[in-house]
Amino acid sequence: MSRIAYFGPAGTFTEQAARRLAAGRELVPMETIPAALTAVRKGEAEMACVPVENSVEGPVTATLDGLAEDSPLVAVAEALLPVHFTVLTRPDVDTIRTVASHPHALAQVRNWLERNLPEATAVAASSTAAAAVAVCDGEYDAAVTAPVAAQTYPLRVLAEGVADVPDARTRFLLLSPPGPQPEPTGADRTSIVASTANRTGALAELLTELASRGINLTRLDARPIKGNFGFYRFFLDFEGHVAEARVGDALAALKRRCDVRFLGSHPRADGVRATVGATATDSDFADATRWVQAVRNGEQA
Ligand SMILES: O=C(O)C(=O)C[C@]1(C(=O)O)C=C[C@@H](O)C=C1
Repeated sequence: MSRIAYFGPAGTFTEQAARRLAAGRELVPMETIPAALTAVRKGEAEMACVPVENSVEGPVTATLDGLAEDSPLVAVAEALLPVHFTVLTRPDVDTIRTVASHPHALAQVRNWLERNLPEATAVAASSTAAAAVAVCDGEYDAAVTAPVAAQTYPLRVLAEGVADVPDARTRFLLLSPPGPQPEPTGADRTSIVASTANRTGALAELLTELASRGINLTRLDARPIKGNFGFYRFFLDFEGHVAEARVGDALAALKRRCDVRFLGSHPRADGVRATVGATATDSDFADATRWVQAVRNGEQA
């Protein structure tokens, strides 16, 4: 059976996403996001499931940095999970002095903690489930976890449905080594990382290549190129599939301008169909290509 590495341990939100994206496969928990990616790069797992962005806290930087460096991986599927938390403690604890969780989770319950556990010190853990393990081990008094962790660990539920922002969501990717792309569906997302020269207008030029081909951007993040202060990589997600003419044409234009790493084209979890700019459909591109060929052949009408 194929192995899917996921950002664990058992009981993370990522485990739930992996169950949805890779049902029936063997799920292997990894302590960190880089470890999950490395398992795929070393051939120890076929694919990896990791979080990529949260609607409150934004990008999961370990995932972005891990995708920009080392051998390429591509996203073949995504899942979008609603995020509300359960606060767990040991049955023997009566005063909560420390509360641990993943930094993304702590940021999403900051107001709740101020109101309900004002005396408690928040401590960063490697994941929500790692915080639950640390509470079991007596390291901390409480953990902010995924609801499923209440079934995974022998802890007492202090609060449920905790979220400062209602309707918060996290998006997760299923990543594999480069290979055949999932078929286009009309509701796809393409992701790239682009490293431009540091000069006036370089980013604007990249964005114009997309805009002028009628491509709608869905995310733009910048991450520093480590060891080179002031230099950045840009992570771009946009609507459409590499198999579509406007996307292929835009990627070729970007490649001429800068260093581009393709991070995959896959169906969107929310099923939102791509808005295709006027004159940017596949048949518009095919007509234009035929016309150029006719000109070259001296056949222009
Ligand atoms: O720690 C977990 O449970 C995770 O799956 C990670 C993660 C994240 O990186 O954003 C996933 C969803 C929540 O937003 C909080 C934490």
